Order: sequence, then C-alpha cells, then structure tokens
Amino acid sequence: MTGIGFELLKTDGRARRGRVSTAHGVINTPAFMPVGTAATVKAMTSDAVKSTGAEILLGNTYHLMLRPTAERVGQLGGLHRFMNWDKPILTDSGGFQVMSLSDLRTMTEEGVTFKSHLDGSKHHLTPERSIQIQHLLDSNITMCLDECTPFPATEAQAASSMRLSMRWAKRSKDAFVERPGYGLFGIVQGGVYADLRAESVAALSDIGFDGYAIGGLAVGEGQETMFTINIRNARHAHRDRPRYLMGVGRPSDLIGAVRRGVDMFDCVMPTRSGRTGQAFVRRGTINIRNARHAHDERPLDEECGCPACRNHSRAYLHHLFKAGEMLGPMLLTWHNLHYYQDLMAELRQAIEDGRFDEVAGALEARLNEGDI
Ligand SMILES: CNc1nc2cc3c(=O)[nH]c(N)nc3c(CCc3ccccc3)c2[nH]1
Ligand SMILES: [Zn+2]
Repeated sequence: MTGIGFELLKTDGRARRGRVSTAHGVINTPAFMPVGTAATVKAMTSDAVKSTGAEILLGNTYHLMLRPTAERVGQLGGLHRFMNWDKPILTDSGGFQVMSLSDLRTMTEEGVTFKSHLDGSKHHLTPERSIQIQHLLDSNITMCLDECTPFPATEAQAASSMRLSMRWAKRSKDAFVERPGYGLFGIVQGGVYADLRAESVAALSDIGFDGYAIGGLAVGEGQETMFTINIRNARHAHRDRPRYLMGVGRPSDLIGAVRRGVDMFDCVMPTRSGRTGQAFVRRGTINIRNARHAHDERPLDEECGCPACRNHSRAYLHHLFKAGEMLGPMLLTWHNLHYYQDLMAELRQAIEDGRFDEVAGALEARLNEGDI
C-alpha cells in the first residue's frame, strides 16, 4: 500500500509510541491534532500553531465545500498553500458536520442532501463527492464518508447505520486516488454495541485502509462508555496501522485513551473553550473571567512556556476578556494548544522511557488538585 507509513517505535502496556509519515512530513504519535475548520485554526496564525508543537492540523470538507468551495481551494493549489501550512493535513469527510450543523437534510443509500447553514443553498454529499473534495483540498489523510450514529441509538438503529457506513466506506475506497504520502482512513461505527463494533472493524479490515478511526463516540456517551468501546476497538483494529479516536477530548480523556492504545486525537475544546476564557492547565481548568483572577499576578501555569504564560499575568488576561479585547481569545487559544502539545510530548516520552503508568498517574492526580 503506497499510502502513508506507520512505524510502531515502542509500546508500554497498551500505550503506543509511533510515527506516521506523509508527503508533508512526519507525525509523532500519540498526537493531538488542532481543528482548523474553515482553513484556519481560529485566532492562530500558521506560525503560531507550529510554535505550539503541532505537527498536523485538521480541515473540514463540510465548511470548505460551502465556502470558498473545494474547486476554488484546488484551483489555488490546495489547502496547504491556501492557508500557508506546509505540514500534514487531515480532513473530515463531512457527514458528522452535516448532521450537527445543517438543517433540512435527507439521508439515502446514495448520500446526504442538505441545506447550507450559511445561505440555505442545497448540497449533495456522496462518498464519491466527499473523496473528490478531499482530493481537491490535497488532504494527506482523507476520511471515508460515514454516518456518525446518533447517541443514544437502539441496537437495530446502530446496526443499520453502521452497515450503511460500511457500504459507504467501500465506495470511498473505490473513489480514493492512491498516491505515495497520502492515505485513506476507515471509520469504525456500531454505537455502544460490542458485536456491531467488531463487525465494523472486520468489514473495514476486509476493505483495507491506511488507518482506522473510532467514530460514533464523544457524542454524549460519557468517558467510561467511551473508554470501554475504545478498548474493544483498539484491540481488534490493526496493530500496524494508526488508530484515531475522533472528537476526543479533555486532558483526562487523552491520557486514558493513550493508555488504551490510541495514536491520534482531535478536539475543539482547547480552541473553542479558549475563546470563551477557559484555560486548561496542569492542575485542572481556570475560567479567567472569574473575579478572583482580577488581581492575580501569577501566570496561568508556572510550568508553561507559551507566550501567555511567559509574558502575562492572570490579571492581564482577565482584563482582556472583561474588555472584550481580541488578544484575550488569541492568548488563551495559544496557551491551550501549547499545553495540549506539551501533554502529548510528555506521554510520548513516558512510553519511550517505559514509565507510562507512573507518569500518567501523576498527571491525572494533578488534574484533580482542585482550586487553582
Ligand atoms: C466532538 N465529538 C466528535 N465525535 C465525532 C464522531 C465522528 C464520526 O463518527 N465520524 C466522523 N466522520 N467525524 C466525527 C467527528 C468529527 C471529527 C473532526 C472534526 C473536525 C475536523 C476533523 C475531524 C466527531 N467529533
Ligand atoms: Zn501557557
């Protein structure tokens, strides 16, 4: 398979330290991938994202097909050139965003028809069209078009939804243009039902993909259920291919999922909550808008090397948010992404040193230290 390369460098229990190689560079795993929905990681320049340590970022088929359209981005040389990001890019296939963003959508065997949340115009997304859009975007890692089964769902609903996604996975694979350094990931569905999940892993393995994503989670099922499903999926899915847990998560979710063998993660929490004033720090979370930070001269996190923590006090960041200054969301986004990358770097090092349980345990204990 020309696609993308994956080297499994070290394991410590089920935790894995690996490396994914693509046409635009290498991704050290376990990896956190910042979300850059509309060709921008909101409030961050490409250089700022790079300075956090991120080695790959995510784009969205749904948003970019609506604006500025995939054809426009393709015409301008693809997403890397369009947003001046020369490292790897992964794009989602659009199914999840259609279900969570657009209204008036109809699902058929063929694909999904929906109205744009921007201007109400009508659009049609099929596996073939989604793969073509991601090719026009020049995405290094393309995701199959799938249906993220709603939660909760009965076993019968989850079964028919998963089986549709498996038929779409085959159509996605048939439409994908194989190129060295570019890959296609299948997405496991099956709701919270173990045997449906196993059926989905088997179906995807028979088709053959460069990597396997665990879909249908982080949709309200809760951490324990997510971990339980995740263990089963991780055990079944190929040892020698990357595993991507979609939509996960908070720092404690990341630590727990790395422990259970996951290699790649995405989540809007660090960026979205950063913009609202929520900072993730080694001892938990801080809502900078809270009055108690108004006179606090300490940085968000003494151990953080980001521009917010090196140059500013909590009092200043509190002021920026109260004053509605755009520098506030910029600095908190920057801090959160920097912290997430530091966390992943610490987990990679712990696996390399064979100290994952000890390091992860200490990190989890600090996250619950309380009042900060
Ligand atoms: C927040 N929780 C969450 N659960 C998800 C489940 C699925 C799923 O079952 N199928 C697909 N295709 N995507 C999912 C996503 C979106 C992840 C994403 C966002 C932005 C850019 C690139 C990728 C999810 N996100
Ligand atoms: Zn910081």
